[in-house]
Amino acid sequence: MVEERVRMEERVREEREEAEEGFDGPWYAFGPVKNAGAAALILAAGWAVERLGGPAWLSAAVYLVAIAVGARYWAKEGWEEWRHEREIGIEALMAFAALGAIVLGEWVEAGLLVLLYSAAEALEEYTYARTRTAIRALLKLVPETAWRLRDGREEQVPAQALKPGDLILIRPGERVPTDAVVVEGRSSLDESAVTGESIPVDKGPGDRLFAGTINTTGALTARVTADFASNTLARMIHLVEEAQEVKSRAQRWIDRFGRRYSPAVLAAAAVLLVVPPLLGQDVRTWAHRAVVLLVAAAPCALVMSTPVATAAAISRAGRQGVLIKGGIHLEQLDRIRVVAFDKTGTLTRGRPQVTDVVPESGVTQTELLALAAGVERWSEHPLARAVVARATSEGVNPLATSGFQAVVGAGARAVVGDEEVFVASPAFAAQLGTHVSPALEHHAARLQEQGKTVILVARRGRAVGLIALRDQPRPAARPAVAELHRMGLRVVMLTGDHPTTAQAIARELGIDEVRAGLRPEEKVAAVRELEARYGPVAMVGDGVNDAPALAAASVGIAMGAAGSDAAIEAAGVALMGDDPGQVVAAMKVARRSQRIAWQNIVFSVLLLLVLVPSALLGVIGVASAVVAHEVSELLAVGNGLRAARG
Ligand SMILES: Nc1ncnc2c1ncn2[C@@H]1O[C@H](COP(=O)(O)OP(=O)(O)OP(=O)(O)O)[C@@H](O)[C@H]1O
Ligand SMILES: [Cu+]
Repeated sequence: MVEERVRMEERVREEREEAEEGFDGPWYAFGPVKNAGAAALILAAGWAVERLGGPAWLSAAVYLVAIAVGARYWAKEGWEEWRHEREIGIEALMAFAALGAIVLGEWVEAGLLVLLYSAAEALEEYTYARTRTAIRALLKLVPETAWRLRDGREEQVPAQALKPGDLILIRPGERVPTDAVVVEGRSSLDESAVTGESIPVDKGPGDRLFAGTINTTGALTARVTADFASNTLARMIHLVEEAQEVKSRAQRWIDRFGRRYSPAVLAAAAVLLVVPPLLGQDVRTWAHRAVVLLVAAAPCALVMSTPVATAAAISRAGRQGVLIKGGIHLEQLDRIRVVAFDKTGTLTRGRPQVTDVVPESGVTQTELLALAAGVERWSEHPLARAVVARATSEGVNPLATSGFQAVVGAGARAVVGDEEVFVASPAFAAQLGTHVSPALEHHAARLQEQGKTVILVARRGRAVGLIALRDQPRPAARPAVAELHRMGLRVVMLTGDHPTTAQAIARELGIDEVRAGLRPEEKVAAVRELEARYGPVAMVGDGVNDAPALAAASVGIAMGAAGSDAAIEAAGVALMGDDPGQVVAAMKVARRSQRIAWQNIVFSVLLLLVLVPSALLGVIGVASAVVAHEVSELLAVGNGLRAARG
């Protein structure tokens, strides 16, 4: 029975705390703030009674009430901490200090201590809660109502009522109410709310729409794919809020330090109370100093050094379409020396197009395309789809094939009649001992120097021609690489493509180093090797094909993560959009937040180094210790908020 009650109480306590953490109302409605306000009024009343010459017992009684009210929130917290975790925290230090001041008859000091502490605490909790919920502002981007199509008629319904499978109409200028897939119509969408990219994206049938994005030019009919609570925007907000809970390493260290430090301060105060009087010193003087020490040595500012900066940075990044999944990743990003990019789909668009079809003598272009498309039509690879698309656009019928087999990172093969045909990288063809004419090899080398990917089509062990494809670099890639260089980072490209092709593209983008011809599992080894040589590596990829490489890096950054849970899962940082510039944004937010966190740590440690000796020497009193202490804490919080700007 008793146990059950305890558990119930604990649940209630946790729920209350959670409710507070999620606070997003105005400051004066925040519970602890109201409480501190009430305590201030009562304290003022006590002081008035004293000033107006009221009886001492009356002013003492009023002060006592003020102290009780002011201490309500935090004293309970301190007590719970002791009861459940046997921990002496800052609250315990403050409670003992207040008690000591009361015993010494320093009523005003005791009241001031409790009041300032609860006011600073309330302000800080409020700021922290607001920072953590700032990301919810994004939800306001989702319209309240939507146009649902039923039996050819349209009806206005609350956006919350939409279910997967519903058909909706989105007119130009309207926002998308929830995730959906376009069924009819074409338009340009401003997706900056989700991806942070300001350039509108053209969409047509089959393309995905995200909640909160703006339909700019044309009317769209779309089929809902996710209800309100589970759409991309809602999940993004949830992820950001979760991420803010993930502590950085510095924060964990501070927490551990605090657990040992606070009891030590309490012990030191006890020593001050006992030892000097035993040596014949004045009891009152040293009791007073013990009280001052409790306040002066409390590590409030230190404790607040990183959480606000971290939460503010993660929120800020989230609003730009960059999901940083916890303080630890901010810390890691700050340490990065190398940024490794996967080539296809990351630095390039990932939509290769056939540029050249070069048959061997005696073979026609049509025959070559028919053969290649016959193999590739079974494949999901972007190169394969480009080959099939080219055949289709030229009206070439793919040959009938059977027994398709994909060789990961190398090519594909199938059987035509009784002959084996394969379409593969030149490296793989060489491995198979394929005969390639010198003319064709020469041609291949020339195309590769232009940054084109060359694949060979071979039949019965002889190359019958080659197909060259080109994947356009993303326009934002070059400026992003330049910016990363300016930040002092090394930029590396990892790819399964041919070294010559890769080099040509790397040159175009200004990339320092290329690792080409890598099979997917070799990318992991390449990341490890870069890490050993230069230091921590951030690996940027699509998060689907290269999940192992992302996991192997100090920080895995998945690009194009909107609508792909796997990509978000795989990485420490998920970029909702396809913009390599977001990597720069993530790095900048991380560096700024870490710089601010360290400023706070240094500042609060220096402050302790000044306040503690002052307390011991009796240079400061209770009131000045309290003021110095709380002001420094608020400075740390205010500084932390700057991580959301810049
Ligand atoms: N279906 C295929 N048809 C033709 N060639 C293929 C096929 N699959 C793989 N290849 C060859 O293998 C090479 C490496 O393929 P892989 O899928 O590992 O790299 P990628 O995804 O194209 O590039 P990146 O490593 O930059 O992401 C390709 O450049 C191509 O030459
Ligand atoms: Cu404090």
